[in-house]
Amino acid sequence: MPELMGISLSSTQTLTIALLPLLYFLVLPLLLRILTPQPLPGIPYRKGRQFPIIGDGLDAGKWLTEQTTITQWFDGVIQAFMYTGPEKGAEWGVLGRKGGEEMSANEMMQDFEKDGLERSERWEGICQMMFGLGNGARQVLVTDVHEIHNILTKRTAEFERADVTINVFSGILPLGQIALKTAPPTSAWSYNDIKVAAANNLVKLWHLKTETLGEGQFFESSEDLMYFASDAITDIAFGKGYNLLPEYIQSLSSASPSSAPSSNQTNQIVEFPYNPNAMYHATEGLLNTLPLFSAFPKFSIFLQSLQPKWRSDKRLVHAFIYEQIAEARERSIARGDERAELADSAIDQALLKDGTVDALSEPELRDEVLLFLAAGQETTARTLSWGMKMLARAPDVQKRLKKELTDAGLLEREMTYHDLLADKVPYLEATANEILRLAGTAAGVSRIATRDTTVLGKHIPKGTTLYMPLTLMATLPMEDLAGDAHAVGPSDAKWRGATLKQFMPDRWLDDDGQFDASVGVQSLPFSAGQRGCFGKALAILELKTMLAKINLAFFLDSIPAEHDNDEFVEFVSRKPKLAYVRPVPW
Ligand code: HEM
Repeated sequence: MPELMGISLSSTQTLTIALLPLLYFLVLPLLLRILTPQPLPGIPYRKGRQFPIIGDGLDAGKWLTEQTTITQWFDGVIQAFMYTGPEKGAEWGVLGRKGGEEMSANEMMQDFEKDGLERSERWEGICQMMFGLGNGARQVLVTDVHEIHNILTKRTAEFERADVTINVFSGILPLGQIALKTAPPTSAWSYNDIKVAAANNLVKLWHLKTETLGEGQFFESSEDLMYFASDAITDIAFGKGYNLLPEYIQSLSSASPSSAPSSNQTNQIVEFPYNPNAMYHATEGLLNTLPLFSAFPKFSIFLQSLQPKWRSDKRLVHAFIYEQIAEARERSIARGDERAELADSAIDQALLKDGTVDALSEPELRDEVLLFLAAGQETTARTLSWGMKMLARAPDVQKRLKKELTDAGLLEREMTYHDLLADKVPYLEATANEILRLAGTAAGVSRIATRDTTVLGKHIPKGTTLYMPLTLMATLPMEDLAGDAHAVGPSDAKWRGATLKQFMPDRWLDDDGQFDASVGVQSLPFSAGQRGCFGKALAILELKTMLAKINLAFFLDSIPAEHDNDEFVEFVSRKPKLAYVRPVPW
């Protein structure tokens, strides 16, 4: 029997020892190479990817510990390559060091807030990062506006909904459109109705609140705007809102003087306690578990599904939706031939016998309607929260808007869908579009390559994920974003350089004061094309309705600087950390 250092070995042990060098020098490096994503040739990448297997993950993790968000990290990497060139860009953000100096993530990001930065001559509108295992972990980041329009609207056979998005939504709404690869549209829902009830309720609530505000006092607005968006979208989806604002108004009106909010001068922030109903809690409870920032979304949802609370929230929400579908079926039968004209909720419309949606099964219908809430509630509310901040900082915009709406006669009578069309109230349309441009509601969108192809002349293998930074694009000069000199933006000075970071509804108006959508090519808050936002028309209508109602009722007074900044937390959309309002009746 062979011996090693005096120990006798069996033949299996001898073989294992003989194979160890092979394992160490050949198999392990090969495995590591297969697992570590390899950069695509010709596309700049960060040196951070030198970490085996996790690639850029370690740096991104460090970045996140400073409480910035992963999409800001993406924006930072893009700007590093764009403004400092490939060599320095590759160094940027490597574990907090830049050019050998220690820097915090926030300090690094501030580099790009400066005006007058010069685009690197070698920026080609494209860079890449690598997160996780294998080449499937490669993310290519594209900023050229024309190429992005092409990818989203024309090259849909080559680029479809990315797995990263599907994995996030499939745990909660596996049959919802957002969790499906590109397929023929399943729905034929349309909106041309205006829902003013929820908007009127928010104005009523704020009137009640302002009555108790003392000099210089203000209150938090983002939850109120969530209740508005929730009431509006549930009304649109089911024809029956969650009724949060009416309940809130009722609870405030009936509050005894002792439980009313205090209005003492030392406390500027006034709180109005309210506990929304069980349906809202259950829906929020469920939607808040979307694994948006998880490295393993399916596993995260599996863990969630073991929680009794998650299961009971899901049961409650599903039961409510099935109940609404059953009621809608009864309404549909009762309406008979007239049903098309009378159907005004999404469920009602979905049940119409118009050939396309009739084929939806009950669970498909359930997930489509739940998707309304997942995609249409937080997005609308957060956009409005940003809108309140922008307006409070721009008194002239508020005054001009008030004049336009008053001249249109909307102070005297209830507004209709037609009153809010762009040609009737162009400044309102411009203000809504400007808020959408700057709110950064959706930081970016992803697509996956369905075949080997090229983007900006670079080879993109099948299975590569593309990320398009919508929010960043909306605030950088077109020529900086472009892959080459071909992409020039509108020649108008209002769409150039430093002004792009400012709130200027005027930029959307032509010389005759008419709204001109064609100028905002780099502003794609709803993405674009077949898989762009399904609720875009509805969302714009909701925003315009709410902005008009608030503006006609209140002047939004400015909030002291220490209670107003641009910091945000990110979930489905970017929510301002500080969202105080001080509405003052005109
Ligand atoms: C300000 C409000 C909103 C913003 C900024 C917004 C933005 C977006 C964005 C960026 C996408 C991704 C599109 C893509 O991957 O290319 C999307 C998808 C979607 N949105 Fe919205 N959205 C808003 C409101 C709404 C509303 C009110 C609804 C209500 C129905 C809605 C329903 C959807 C649906 C169903 C999808 C998935 C479409 C598909 O998979 O084909 N959104 N939205």
